[in-house]
Amino acid sequence: MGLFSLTQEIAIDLGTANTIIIHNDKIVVDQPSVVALDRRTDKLIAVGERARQMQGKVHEDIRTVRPLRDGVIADFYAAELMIRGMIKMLQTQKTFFTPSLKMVVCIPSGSTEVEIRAVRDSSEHAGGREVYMIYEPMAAAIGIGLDVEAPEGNMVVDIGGGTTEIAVISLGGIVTNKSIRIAGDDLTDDIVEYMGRQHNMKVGERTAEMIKMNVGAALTSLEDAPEDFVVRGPNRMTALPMEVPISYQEIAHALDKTISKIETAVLSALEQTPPELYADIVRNGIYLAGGGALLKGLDKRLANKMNIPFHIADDPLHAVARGTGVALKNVNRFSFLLR
Ligand SMILES: Nc1ncnc2c1ncn2[C@@H]1O[C@H](COP(=O)(O)OP(=O)(O)OP(=O)(O)O)[C@@H](O)[C@H]1O
Repeated sequence: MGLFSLTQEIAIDLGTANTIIIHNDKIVVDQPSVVALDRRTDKLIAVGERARQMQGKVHEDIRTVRPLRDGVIADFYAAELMIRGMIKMLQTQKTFFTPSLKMVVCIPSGSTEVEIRAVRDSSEHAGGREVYMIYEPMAAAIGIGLDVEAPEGNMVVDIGGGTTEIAVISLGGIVTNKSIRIAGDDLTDDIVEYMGRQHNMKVGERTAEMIKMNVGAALTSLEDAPEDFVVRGPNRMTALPMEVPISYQEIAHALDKTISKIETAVLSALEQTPPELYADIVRNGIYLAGGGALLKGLDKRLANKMNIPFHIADDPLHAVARGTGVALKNVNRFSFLLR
C-alpha cells in the first residue's frame, strides 16, 4: 500500500464460525469469529484465533464473545470490534492516510431488514465508505464457478456454522430460497449433549468440534472410515478424569436428527422449484459448500435420499469468500446481485 492508494478494496465473508477477508484476490485473513473483551472496560483484548484460544479458559476479568449467532449479528459492539480488528490485520504497512474501504460483505439470504442494517452499520463504523452486500448462496455459487447469469437452474446448499442456505439460482437471481438456522453449531451441540448423556463426560464446545471434525459422520457405514477418536475429560458425576474412544458410528447416530432437518429443508426447496429448473438440477447435481459439506458421508446420504448427485465444492470453507471476492472485482457487472 503506497502513499497515494487511498481506497482499499476488500471482500468479507462475515461468518458465525469464521471470518475471511479477501484482498487483491488473496485470502489475507481467515480467523474464527471470536473476540476477547475486558469485562470491566469492554476494551478489546484479542481477535480471531488468539481470542478462540482463550475460549473456556478465561478468568473473571475477561469474556470471550462470538459476535454472530445463527448467521446474523447478535452483539453489535463486539461485531464492530471484530471487523475492525480483522481489517487491521491486513493493514501491515504504514500509510500516511488511513485508506477508505470499499467492501462487499455477504449476508444470509434469510436476513431481515434489521439484520441487514446491522451488518451495514457495523461495516461502516469499521471504516467502510462504500459497502455492498451479497446473499451468501449467490456468493457461494459464484465461488464454486457456476455461471449464475445462465438461463439454467443450479442448486447450492451452503452449510455454515449458524445457517444452512439452500438456493436455486438462474439468470442472475435467486429463484427458490430456504434459509434455516440449523447448521454446524447444532451438530456441535448434539455432540456435547451426547457425550454427557452416553459417556457421562462433560465436554466444551471446542472439544465437541474436534470430535465432529475427526469422527463426525452422516452415515453409520463409511467406505473411508476414520479411526476412533480418543476424548479426555471429566466424569460428570465424579469429576475424575476419563478417556473414551469415540467411533464415527455413534456420532452418526447422535447427529441423525439434525441432519434430517437439513434434508427436509433441501427437499422442501426442491418442492418449490419450478419444473424446468428442477430438471436442470437433476442433470447438473446439487453443490454443497460451507464447512458442513466436509461432514463425512453427507454428500452420499443426501444423494441416496434424493436420487440426485451431490458435489462437494473445492475448498468448501472458502467458496463464499471467493465468490464475494469475485463480486468485489465486478461490482458494476454484478450490480444486480448486490444490495
Ligand atoms: N471437517 C469438518 N467436518 C464437519 N464440520 C466441519 C468441518 N470443518 C469445519 N466444519 C464446521 O463448519 C462450520 C463452519 O463453516 P463455515 O466457515 O462455512 O461457516 P460460517 O460461514 O462461519 O457460518 P455461517 O455461514 O452460518 O455464518 C463450523 O460449524 C465447523 O465446525
